Amino acid sequence: MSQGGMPWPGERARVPVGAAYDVVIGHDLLGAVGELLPPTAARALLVHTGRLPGVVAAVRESLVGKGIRVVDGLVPDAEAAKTIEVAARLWEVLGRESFTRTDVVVGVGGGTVTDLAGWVAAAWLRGVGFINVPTTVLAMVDAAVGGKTGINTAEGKNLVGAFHEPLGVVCDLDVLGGLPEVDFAAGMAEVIKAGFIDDPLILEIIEADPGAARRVGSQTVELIERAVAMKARVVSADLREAGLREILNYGHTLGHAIEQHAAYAMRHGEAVSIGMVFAAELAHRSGLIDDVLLQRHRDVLGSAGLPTRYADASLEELLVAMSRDKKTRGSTLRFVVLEGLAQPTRLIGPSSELLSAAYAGLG
Ligand SMILES: NC(=O)c1ccc[n+]([C@@H]2O[C@H](COP(=O)([O-])OP(=O)(O)OC[C@H]3O[C@@H](n4cnc5c(N)ncnc54)[C@H](O)[C@@H]3O)[C@@H](O)[C@H]2O)c1
Ligand SMILES: O=C(O)C(=O)C[C@@H](O)[C@H](O)[C@H](O)COP(=O)(O)O
Ligand SMILES: [Zn+2]
Repeated sequence: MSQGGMPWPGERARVPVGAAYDVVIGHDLLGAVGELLPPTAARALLVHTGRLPGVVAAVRESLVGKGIRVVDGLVPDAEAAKTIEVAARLWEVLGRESFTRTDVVVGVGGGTVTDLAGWVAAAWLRGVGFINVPTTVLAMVDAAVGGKTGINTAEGKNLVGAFHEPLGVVCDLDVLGGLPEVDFAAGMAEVIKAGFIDDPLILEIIEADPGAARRVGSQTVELIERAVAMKARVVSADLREAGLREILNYGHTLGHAIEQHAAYAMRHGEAVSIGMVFAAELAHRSGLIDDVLLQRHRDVLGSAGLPTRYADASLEELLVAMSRDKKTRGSTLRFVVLEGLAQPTRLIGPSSELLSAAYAGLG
């Protein structure tokens, strides 16, 4: 349920995701995470990597303060967390601790942790509540919001999962102070995505001050709020990706293939950055967008320090992974492309000549 009521101390923005829950953005918010617990909860599994002890301690204290038992679910860092083995270990813990349908899972970390924690909660007893405390820009603006949960398999990215909405999302901007610049920029790839598909003011903010896409500053809260608001609008209209939600996948068809090809050594946001330039090349070569909008992709993403080309694979190697993209129907690839700024559409079944030319166009 949307929390409504009085704003929390430190709250700078609150974005409702339909009537289901809110994304609260602000400072010094970790002590309020316990407010999101259902009154019936007796236990919480705290899923985290162990790399943010101060953040986790503050969340634990908030939960313990509500009189519940808190159990640690320590997981590997980054994409290594999103495996069936790690999920199974957490389900073992839930079983040993006799977690019931009124108990909850709390994910504290980047998008890999919130994707995993959400999936563990979605499948346990066929669905228990979970709370997201995202600690990267990417998780705040995208992964922790919208109810897509899941893990990878050897065959590809996010191939197993479920739509399962959180009870709430708490974005404490103070935790971003220690985020490496490369991870900050990787998160900004999804913010820039929001700019191209829906909210060009995001692009204007970054064009006026490219530093805003590289580190925490005076524009951070507005960029995060705008991206979250866009995602909230889209997922509350189409939670299960029947149509509209596909626009959030801009840049992901090639992006996910690159991540898998690179054995997850490349960050998600970096791969999506390359994927957006590829989608822009496809649109440009199909006569849907002009030179200016194509170049704008390279300029904005490049100014954030994000990659815009990939030289380590042939298109043929990447096509296998792209065939497993969730937007593919049968053997027909489907790409989200633009037919103008903030005008997303679909490119269905591009010819192999077009795909090759667009891939070569990446440079
Ligand atoms: N479910 C969705 O809708 C959705 C949307 C977008 C992305 N995703 C998924 O999110 C994942 C990427 O998320 P990510 O970019 O956050 O990666 P991540 O979770 O790997 O975090 C990136 C790195 O930042 C570190 N870190 C996290 N918080 C920190 C902090 N506050 N200070 C310092 N270091 C910190 C982590 O330990 C990790 O090494 C991918 O698996 C992607 O598929 C999911
Ligand atoms: O929320 C969505 O819908 C998205 O597509 C957001 C993406 O940024 C995100 O990376 C998502 O996990 C991709 O989903 P998938 O369905 O392609 O696995
Ligand atoms: Zn993404």
